Amino acid sequence: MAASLLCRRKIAAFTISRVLNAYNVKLDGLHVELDYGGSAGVCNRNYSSRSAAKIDFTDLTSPHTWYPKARRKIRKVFLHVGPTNSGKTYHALKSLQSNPSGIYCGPLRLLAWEVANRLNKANVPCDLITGQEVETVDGAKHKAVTVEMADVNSDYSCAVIDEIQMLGCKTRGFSFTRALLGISADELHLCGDPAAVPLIEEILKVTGDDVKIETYERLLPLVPLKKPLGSFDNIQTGDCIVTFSRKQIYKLKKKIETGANHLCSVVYGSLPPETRTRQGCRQQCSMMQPVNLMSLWRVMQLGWD
Ligand SMILES: Nc1ncnc2c1ncn2[C@@H]1O[C@H](COP(=O)(O)OP(=O)(O)OP(=O)(O)O)[C@@H](O)[C@H]1O
Repeated sequence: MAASLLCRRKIAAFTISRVLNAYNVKLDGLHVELDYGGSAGVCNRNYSSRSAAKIDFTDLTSPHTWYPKARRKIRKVFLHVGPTNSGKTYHALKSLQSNPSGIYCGPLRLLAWEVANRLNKANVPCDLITGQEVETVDGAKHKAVTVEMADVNSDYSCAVIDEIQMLGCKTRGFSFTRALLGISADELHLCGDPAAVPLIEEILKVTGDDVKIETYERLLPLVPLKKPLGSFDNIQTGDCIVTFSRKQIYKLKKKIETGANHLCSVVYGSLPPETRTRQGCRQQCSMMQPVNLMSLWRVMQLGWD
């Protein structure tokens, strides 16, 4: 007999546990997903008839055991670490693309959208699944998702978790941990900051996975200017200006287009991915809010009032 239960509250899980234990219920393949009020799928547990007799749903001390599908494999974990724009994701995506099935998990809808787009363009059908949309493609065996939507119930030959250092994020870290422990893939590629290596190694000690660290260096150096830019007159084609509010972005765009006589694209978080890509492609002079700078743009030190 197989059953699937989704418990919305801890108390519900606890009650079910007591009822099952009291009646000594034996269920083969019982699948329980606990949800503590946030996104669905905080953890999964599968129980065989032998273990179902005594289940303590409130024991959260061994999270790696919540994902039996992933634990059945010795995953080959590649930890791609290095500075930004050093090609970590590029190499991980190459593996994703060349594997018969796979999943990409990123922190942003834009990143998931870009990966889905890239794979579909390369004739690798890829679904896009984010909190806002589900776009399925006929015959897709690949998925690009935001990390909260990571699928821990299927088998993949390859998986990529981007910006893995977000494990340490107070609000979203649990989704990265869930993906790290729970994705069942033969190859798991983790891309991120070297500072996260000790924590990831510690977490993966209990899973028995085979971990390999690949270190990257930037192909092009990032060189700060020796003195402040000083004036908008000194802006050159291809420069990127970072500021921290949408209002400021549009104020600067106007200033640059009138004063410095450049065509200026804008990029910020709430622009739809398609628009962001179109704006980015203009590559004349751009202002962006996110910290991710594309290597072809020169980073400037700007003083503004
Ligand atoms: N070997 C390569 N050949 C061609 N393009 C590359 C190569 N390595 C990186 N790139 C390109 O450089 C850009 C930055 O690479 P990538 O996104 O992989 O960097 P990253 O280290 O993952 O950066 P971040 O830490 O910001 O995520 C991308 O547009 C990528 O396609």
